[in-house]
Amino acid sequence: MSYHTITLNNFRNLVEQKLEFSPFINIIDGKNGSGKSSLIESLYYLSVGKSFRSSKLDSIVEHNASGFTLFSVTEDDNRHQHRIGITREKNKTALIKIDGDFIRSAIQLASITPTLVIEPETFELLDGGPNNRRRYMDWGVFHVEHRFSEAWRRYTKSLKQRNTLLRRGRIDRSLLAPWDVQMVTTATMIDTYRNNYVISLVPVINDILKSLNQTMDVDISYYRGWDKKTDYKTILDDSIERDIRSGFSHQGPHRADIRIKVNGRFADEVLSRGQKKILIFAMILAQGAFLNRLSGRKSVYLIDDISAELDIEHRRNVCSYLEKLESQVILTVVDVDSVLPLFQNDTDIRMFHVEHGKVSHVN
Ligand SMILES: Nc1ncnc2c1ncn2[C@@H]1O[C@H](COP(=O)(O)OP(=O)(O)OP(=O)(O)O)[C@@H](O)[C@H]1O
Repeated sequence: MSYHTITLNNFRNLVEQKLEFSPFINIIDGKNGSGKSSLIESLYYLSVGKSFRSSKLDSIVEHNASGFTLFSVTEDDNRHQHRIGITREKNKTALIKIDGDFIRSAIQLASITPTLVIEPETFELLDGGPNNRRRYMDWGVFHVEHRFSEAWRRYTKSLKQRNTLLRRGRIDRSLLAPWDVQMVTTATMIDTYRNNYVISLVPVINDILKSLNQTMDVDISYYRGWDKKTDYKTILDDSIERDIRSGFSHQGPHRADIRIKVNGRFADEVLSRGQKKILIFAMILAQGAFLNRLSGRKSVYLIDDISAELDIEHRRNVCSYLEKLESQVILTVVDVDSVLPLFQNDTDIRMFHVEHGKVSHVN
């Protein structure tokens, strides 16, 4: 898919904006604080109904406005156009429309717009907590395994009910039983989907690292959230006293994680910042490549501050990989000359310049 046009109103410092994108490479340049990340953030918001920077609505709505509006015309892989609109007023829930109809869950939005983002906080994938890595893994599982979101919805609902009961302290164990049954069924499904995804993704990451001229050999070990030798029913039964004392369920898919090794050593411990960035590029690009291989679908790549941490050689490798994808790439840079000469002359590149929240198309 690709974003054809977007119209923004009062999204951070972007007061009123209408832009038409290239289905291939789009370069957005501007000084620090001009509004480049806000533009990337607005596109991400259009793809999943939330921000990657803040969950606080007040920080997203333009300071003097009461709400924001985003509207896009997107083209799917069959070249059908869809109209997506999101309106969010302060103190109200977001209203999302696809092709004129209100949708109840942002899941519908996410499923039609596979969008991958690389922004400064994506570094947390290696160095941060397991939440980031679960989000990474689940982006892929969500798009390649259509039963995942329903299994996850049922699992988290049962987990919430179980935790509510646990917090009551002295409880009738029979009350927990139906939630435990539901958790066991759905946890097993989630575990299988995640495990299959990680196993399939690793060779794709290694292929991409090779095309980026890297000598890294990546291996990912997947932790399912409970001991791999014990079934989940036994885990829930055995940990009940501890769970009651703490008021929450200690183990399960909500505690899953992945550990990333490069050439046999943990990536977060041995790689330089530039090497980490390349690895993260490869990990994210692999998700789009794998989805494409499996279903023919094309993702949109949003890349905020592509040049940071990368020397010219790495930038050249990344840019030529992005060019070969023939997918929509929307990237930001402080200095356009740091990337523009790295693309071929015949690629459909559209350039935009941002200044004080005003985005203009550059010929
Ligand atoms: N809700 C808001 N209303 C108005 N302005 C805002 C809001 N939130 C952030 N800003 C301002 O918008 C400007 C643009 O921020 P943004 O992060 O998009 O800049 P940027 O071009 O990506 O900068 P950098 O290159 O430093 O990352 C900043 O000056 C920021 O303070």
